[in-house]
Amino acid sequence: MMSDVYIAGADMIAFGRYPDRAYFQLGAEAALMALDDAGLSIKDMGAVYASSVFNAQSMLGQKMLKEIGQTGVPCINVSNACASGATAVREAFVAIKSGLYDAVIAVGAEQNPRGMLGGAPPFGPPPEGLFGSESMPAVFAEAGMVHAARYGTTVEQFAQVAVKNHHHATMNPKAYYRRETPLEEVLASEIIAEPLTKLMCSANVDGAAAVVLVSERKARELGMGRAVRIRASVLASDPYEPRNPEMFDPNSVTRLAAAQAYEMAGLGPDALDLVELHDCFATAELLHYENLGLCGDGEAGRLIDSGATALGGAIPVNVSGGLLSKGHPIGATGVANIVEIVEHLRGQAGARQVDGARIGLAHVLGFGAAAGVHILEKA
Ligand SMILES: CC(=O)SCCNC(=O)CCNC(=O)[C@H](O)C(C)(C)COP(=O)(O)OP(=O)(O)OC[C@H]1O[C@@H](n2cnc3c(N)ncnc32)[C@H](O)[C@@H]1OP(=O)(O)O
Repeated sequence: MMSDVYIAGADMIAFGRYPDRAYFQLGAEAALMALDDAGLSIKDMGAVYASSVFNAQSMLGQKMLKEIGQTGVPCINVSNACASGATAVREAFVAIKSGLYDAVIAVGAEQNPRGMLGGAPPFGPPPEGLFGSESMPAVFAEAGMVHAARYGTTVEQFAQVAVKNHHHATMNPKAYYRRETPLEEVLASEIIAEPLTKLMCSANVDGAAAVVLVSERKARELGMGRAVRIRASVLASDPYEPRNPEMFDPNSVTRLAAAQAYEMAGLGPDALDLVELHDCFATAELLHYENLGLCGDGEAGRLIDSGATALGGAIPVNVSGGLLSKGHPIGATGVANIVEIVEHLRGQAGARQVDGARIGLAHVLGFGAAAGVHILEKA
């Protein structure tokens, strides 16, 4: 029988600007933190899965091991746009599930470029038929406009995502932007791509995060007290569909991944206590409420208005501050979203703790396209 897979260690460095340090040094620090959290050493790891996008050609895993101990184990470097971190964790999950290893580590690390991304590798140009735009803000602005045209979603409802997530970030010492941004400030900040203002765009920061995955046998040996079970680990690419620009939904890959994840976990969105989803832009968060089944199609605007997705609401979303305020170091983001869920399931999230959290979902979307969904449960 295949083993269940558990997270025994999880941690991340504070997201920010690290001009004097290399991406692999950031990754090494996060890896040591997660190993320490698990009570294990790099010598216990059967394999290393390392995720990066802008540093993807440069053997992140091997360079990281030079910092913390070269043990000769397989080192798998992955790059899958903004879903890279989830891809590393999913490959680590498959390795434990297969019975090949008892313990492995997945690490994401990135030093992001500054300014607007897109139109050049690794993002663009977009695959033929996807919108007409090459910049990431424009792509997600257009997706928001399509939603607004179909369902009457307002600019204020999109902006409220930024207000909420910046508020959450004030309670997260590892988030980069930790100050309140009232609605008027969000709406008044520089227009990047209508309806997105600067404060509705994810922050380009550096960062690293890591998780240690173990078999059930190893989890029992370490003690189940702090273990988190991975009930679903799913990665999807775009399903084929004839492209119709007016009907095009850039996030359909998330729907596919979510459906598979709910099936694997044997539960539905109603069972979730919290969600960390890919709010690369404020518009994206509302679209993903619907893509992940947190509400019906066209209801996302009303969901944010209701306060349900704020801390203290029925289904808190992006309590970490999200990519909008915690930051979006691309290759690290998918791992960091999982680290956030683990902290809540263990009751270690401090002021932003979601009370009584037992089941959480972490999601990322890589434009172009890949989506990763992990459903985690307190063991
Ligand atoms: C599928 C996907 O994930 S695609 C997403 C991939 N990622 C992206 O596309 C990145 C999106 N973000 C951007 O393109 C850029 O951040 C932009 C264009 C919005 C802004 O870029 P710039 O004009 O260079 O802004 P810059 O980063 O210098 O910030 C200027 C100031 O604005 C403020 N600011 C910028 N973004 C934010 C934010 N999200 N929250 C709070 N304050 C912010 C800060 O005060 C910042 O100063 P600081 O850097 O000293 O902290």
